[in-house]
Amino acid sequence: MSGMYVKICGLRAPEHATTAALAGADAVGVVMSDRSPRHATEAQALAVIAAAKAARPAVDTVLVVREMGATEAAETASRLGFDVLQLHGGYTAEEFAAAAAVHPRVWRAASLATTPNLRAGDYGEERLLVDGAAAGSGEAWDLGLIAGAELGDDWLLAGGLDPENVAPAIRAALPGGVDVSSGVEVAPGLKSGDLIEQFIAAARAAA
Ligand SMILES: O=C(O)c1ccccc1NCC(=O)[C@H](O)[C@H](O)COP(=O)(O)O
Repeated sequence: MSGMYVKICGLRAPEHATTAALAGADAVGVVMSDRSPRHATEAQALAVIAAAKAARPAVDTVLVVREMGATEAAETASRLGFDVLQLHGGYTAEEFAAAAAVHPRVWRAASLATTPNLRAGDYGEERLLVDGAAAGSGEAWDLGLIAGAELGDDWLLAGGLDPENVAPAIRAALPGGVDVSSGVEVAPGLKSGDLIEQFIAAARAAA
Protein backbone atom coordinates (compact mmCIF):
# COMPACT_ATOMS: atom_id res chain seq x y z
CA MET A 1 0.00 0.00 0.00
CA SER A 2 1.35 3.47 -0.89
CA GLY A 3 1.78 6.35 1.52
CA MET A 4 -1.20 8.21 0.09
CA TYR A 5 -4.05 8.11 2.65
CA VAL A 6 -7.45 7.72 0.95
CA LYS A 7 -10.81 8.50 2.57
CA ILE A 8 -14.17 7.78 0.96
CA CYS A 9 -16.78 10.00 2.59
CA GLY A 10 -20.55 10.18 2.82
CA LEU A 11 -21.29 6.44 2.93
CA ARG A 12 -24.68 5.13 3.97
CA ALA A 13 -24.85 1.67 2.38
CA PRO A 14 -22.83 -1.18 3.94
CA GLU A 15 -21.99 -2.64 0.52
CA HIS A 16 -20.16 0.56 -0.40
CA ALA A 17 -18.20 0.42 2.86
CA THR A 18 -17.21 -3.13 2.00
CA THR A 19 -16.17 -2.10 -1.52
CA ALA A 20 -14.13 0.84 -0.24
CA ALA A 21 -12.35 -1.18 2.44
CA LEU A 22 -11.55 -4.09 0.12
CA ALA A 23 -10.30 -1.68 -2.54
CA GLY A 24 -7.82 -0.29 -0.03
CA ALA A 25 -9.44 2.84 1.40
CA ASP A 26 -7.74 3.94 4.61
CA ALA A 27 -10.89 5.58 5.94
CA VAL A 28 -14.63 5.64 5.35
CA GLY A 29 -16.74 8.60 6.41
CA VAL A 30 -20.36 8.85 7.51
CA VAL A 31 -22.03 12.28 7.46
CA MET A 32 -24.59 13.22 10.11
CA SER A 33 -25.93 16.56 8.95
CA ASP A 34 -29.66 17.06 8.36
CA ARG A 35 -28.99 19.41 5.44
CA SER A 36 -26.77 16.96 3.58
CA PRO A 37 -28.03 14.64 0.84
CA ARG A 38 -25.85 12.00 2.49
CA HIS A 39 -27.16 12.39 6.04
CA ALA A 40 -27.02 8.97 7.70
CA THR A 41 -29.18 7.61 10.48
CA GLU A 42 -27.56 5.92 13.46
CA ALA A 43 -28.68 2.54 12.11
CA GLN A 44 -27.01 3.28 8.76
CA ALA A 45 -23.86 4.44 10.56
CA LEU A 46 -23.66 1.23 12.58
CA ALA A 47 -24.10 -0.87 9.42
CA VAL A 48 -21.34 1.04 7.60
CA ILE A 49 -18.94 0.63 10.53
CA ALA A 50 -19.67 -3.09 10.80
CA ALA A 51 -19.22 -3.69 7.07
CA ALA A 52 -15.99 -1.70 6.84
CA LYS A 53 -14.43 -3.41 9.86
CA ALA A 54 -15.50 -6.84 8.65
CA ALA A 55 -13.81 -6.21 5.31
CA ARG A 56 -10.62 -4.73 6.80
CA PRO A 57 -10.31 -4.11 10.54
CA ALA A 58 -7.58 -1.48 10.11
CA VAL A 59 -9.82 0.92 8.18
CA ASP A 60 -10.56 4.17 10.05
CA THR A 61 -14.27 4.89 10.47
CA VAL A 62 -15.01 8.62 10.63
CA LEU A 63 -18.10 10.47 11.85
CA VAL A 64 -18.42 13.79 9.98
CA VAL A 65 -20.51 16.59 11.49
CA ARG A 66 -20.99 20.30 10.85
CA GLU A 67 -23.96 21.57 12.84
CA MET A 68 -23.91 19.21 15.84
CA GLY A 69 -22.38 20.55 19.08
CA ALA A 70 -18.79 19.38 19.52
CA THR A 71 -19.36 17.51 22.77
CA GLU A 72 -22.56 15.88 21.54
CA ALA A 73 -20.70 14.86 18.36
CA ALA A 74 -17.86 13.33 20.38
CA GLU A 75 -20.32 11.43 22.57
CA THR A 76 -22.13 10.21 19.45
CA ALA A 77 -18.88 9.08 17.81
CA SER A 78 -17.89 7.13 20.93
CA ARG A 79 -21.32 5.61 21.46
CA LEU A 80 -21.62 4.39 17.87
CA GLY A 81 -18.05 3.06 17.77
CA PHE A 82 -16.39 5.41 15.27
CA ASP A 83 -12.60 5.60 15.35
CA VAL A 84 -12.47 9.29 14.45
CA LEU A 85 -14.64 12.41 14.75
CA GLN A 86 -14.30 14.96 11.93
CA LEU A 87 -15.51 18.45 12.89
CA HIS A 88 -16.27 20.31 9.69
CA GLY A 89 -16.27 24.11 9.43
CA GLY A 90 -16.52 26.75 12.10
CA TYR A 91 -15.70 24.92 15.33
CA THR A 92 -13.36 26.77 17.72
CA ALA A 93 -10.12 25.51 19.28
CA GLU A 94 -12.00 25.28 22.59
CA GLU A 95 -14.65 23.09 20.97
CA PHE A 96 -11.94 20.82 19.57
CA ALA A 97 -10.46 20.46 23.06
CA ALA A 98 -13.88 19.65 24.51
CA ALA A 99 -14.48 17.03 21.81
CA ALA A 100 -11.03 15.47 22.26
CA ALA A 101 -11.63 15.14 25.99
CA VAL A 102 -14.50 12.77 25.13
CA HIS A 103 -13.25 11.17 21.90
CA PRO A 104 -9.45 11.43 21.50
CA ARG A 105 -9.13 11.09 17.72
CA VAL A 106 -10.50 14.32 16.23
CA TRP A 107 -9.90 15.67 12.71
CA ARG A 108 -10.45 19.23 11.55
CA ALA A 109 -11.91 20.10 8.14
CA ALA A 110 -11.80 23.68 6.89
CA SER A 111 -11.34 25.76 3.76
CA LEU A 112 -8.47 28.06 2.79
CA ALA A 113 -11.11 30.33 1.22
CA THR A 114 -12.52 31.13 4.65
CA THR A 115 -9.49 30.33 6.85
CA PRO A 116 -6.33 31.41 5.00
CA ASN A 117 -4.03 30.71 7.98
CA LEU A 118 -4.89 27.01 8.22
CA ARG A 119 -2.12 24.83 9.67
CA ALA A 120 -2.23 21.17 10.64
CA GLY A 121 -2.32 20.65 14.39
CA ASP A 122 -3.24 24.20 15.40
CA TYR A 123 -6.45 23.00 17.08
CA GLY A 124 -4.83 19.88 18.51
CA GLU A 125 -6.39 17.79 15.78
CA GLU A 126 -4.91 14.48 14.64
CA ARG A 127 -5.39 15.40 10.97
CA LEU A 128 -6.32 18.46 8.95
CA LEU A 129 -8.57 18.11 5.91
CA VAL A 130 -8.32 21.06 3.51
CA ASP A 131 -11.64 21.33 1.70
CA GLY A 132 -13.35 23.66 -0.74
CA ALA A 133 -15.65 26.38 0.55
CA ALA A 134 -18.81 24.25 0.25
CA ALA A 135 -18.42 20.88 1.98
CA GLY A 136 -19.72 17.95 0.01
CA SER A 137 -20.61 20.10 -3.01
CA GLY A 138 -18.29 18.38 -5.47
CA GLU A 139 -17.06 21.82 -6.55
CA ALA A 140 -13.41 22.10 -7.56
CA TRP A 141 -11.48 24.95 -5.95
CA ASP A 142 -8.31 26.88 -6.68
CA LEU A 143 -5.47 24.59 -5.59
CA GLY A 144 -3.15 27.54 -6.20
CA LEU A 145 -4.22 28.75 -2.74
CA ILE A 146 -2.12 25.92 -1.29
CA ALA A 147 1.13 27.40 -2.59
CA GLY A 148 0.67 30.46 -0.38
CA ALA A 149 -0.37 28.47 2.70
CA GLU A 150 1.69 26.87 5.46
CA LEU A 151 -0.37 23.76 6.00
CA GLY A 152 2.33 21.61 7.61
CA ASP A 153 3.60 18.21 6.58
CA ASP A 154 0.57 15.96 6.64
CA TRP A 155 -2.92 17.01 5.56
CA LEU A 156 -5.71 15.67 3.37
CA LEU A 157 -6.96 17.32 0.19
CA ALA A 158 -10.73 17.38 -0.40
CA GLY A 159 -13.28 19.16 -2.54
CA GLY A 160 -14.27 18.41 -6.10
CA LEU A 161 -12.03 15.37 -6.54
CA ASP A 162 -13.03 12.44 -8.75
CA PRO A 163 -11.33 9.46 -10.41
CA GLU A 164 -10.23 11.60 -13.38
CA ASN A 165 -8.76 14.61 -11.60
CA VAL A 166 -7.36 13.09 -8.40
CA ALA A 167 -3.96 12.22 -9.90
CA PRO A 168 -3.21 15.69 -11.28
CA ALA A 169 -4.53 17.21 -8.04
CA ILE A 170 -2.13 15.05 -6.00
CA ARG A 171 0.79 16.06 -8.22
CA ALA A 172 -0.14 19.76 -7.95
CA ALA A 173 -0.92 19.97 -4.23
CA LEU A 174 1.28 17.22 -2.72
CA PRO A 175 -1.11 16.25 0.09
CA GLY A 176 -0.59 13.34 2.47
CA GLY A 177 -3.99 12.02 1.53
CA VAL A 178 -7.21 12.65 -0.36
CA ASP A 179 -10.91 12.63 0.49
CA VAL A 180 -13.86 12.31 -1.88
CA SER A 181 -17.62 12.23 -1.72
CA SER A 182 -19.54 13.66 -4.72
CA GLY A 183 -16.92 12.44 -7.18
CA VAL A 184 -17.79 8.80 -6.47
CA GLU A 185 -21.55 9.31 -6.74
CA VAL A 186 -24.00 8.86 -9.62
CA ALA A 187 -26.50 11.25 -7.96
CA PRO A 188 -26.31 13.36 -4.77
CA GLY A 189 -25.98 10.89 -1.92
CA LEU A 190 -25.91 7.79 -4.13
CA LYS A 191 -22.46 6.18 -4.24
CA SER A 192 -21.12 3.99 -7.04
CA GLY A 193 -18.97 0.99 -6.14
CA ASP A 194 -17.23 1.23 -9.51
CA LEU A 195 -16.36 4.90 -9.00
CA ILE A 196 -15.09 4.18 -5.47
CA GLU A 197 -12.74 1.52 -6.86
CA GLN A 198 -11.61 3.79 -9.70
CA PHE A 199 -10.90 6.67 -7.32
CA ILE A 200 -8.81 4.56 -4.97
CA ALA A 201 -6.84 3.03 -7.85
CA ALA A 202 -6.18 6.45 -9.39
CA ALA A 203 -5.03 7.95 -6.09
CA ARG A 204 -2.72 5.01 -5.41
CA ALA A 205 -1.26 5.13 -8.93
CA ALA A 206 -0.51 8.84 -8.61
CA ALA A 207 1.29 8.60 -5.29
O1 LIG B 1 -20.73 15.61 2.29
C1 LIG B 1 -21.54 16.36 2.85
O2 LIG B 1 -22.69 16.52 2.44
C2 LIG B 1 -21.11 17.11 4.09
C3 LIG B 1 -22.08 17.81 4.80
C4 LIG B 1 -21.71 18.49 5.95
C5 LIG B 1 -20.42 18.48 6.37
C6 LIG B 1 -19.45 17.80 5.65
C7 LIG B 1 -19.78 17.11 4.51
N1 LIG B 1 -18.82 16.44 3.77
C8 LIG B 1 -17.50 16.34 4.25
C9 LIG B 1 -16.47 15.68 3.47
O3 LIG B 1 -15.51 15.20 4.06
C10 LIG B 1 -16.50 15.65 1.98
O4 LIG B 1 -15.95 14.45 1.56
C11 LIG B 1 -15.67 16.79 1.44
O5 LIG B 1 -16.34 17.96 1.74
C12 LIG B 1 -15.48 16.66 -0.08
O6 LIG B 1 -16.71 16.64 -0.72
P1 LIG B 1 -16.83 16.53 -2.30
O7 LIG B 1 -16.42 17.84 -2.89
O8 LIG B 1 -18.26 16.21 -2.53
O9 LIG B 1 -15.93 15.41 -2.73
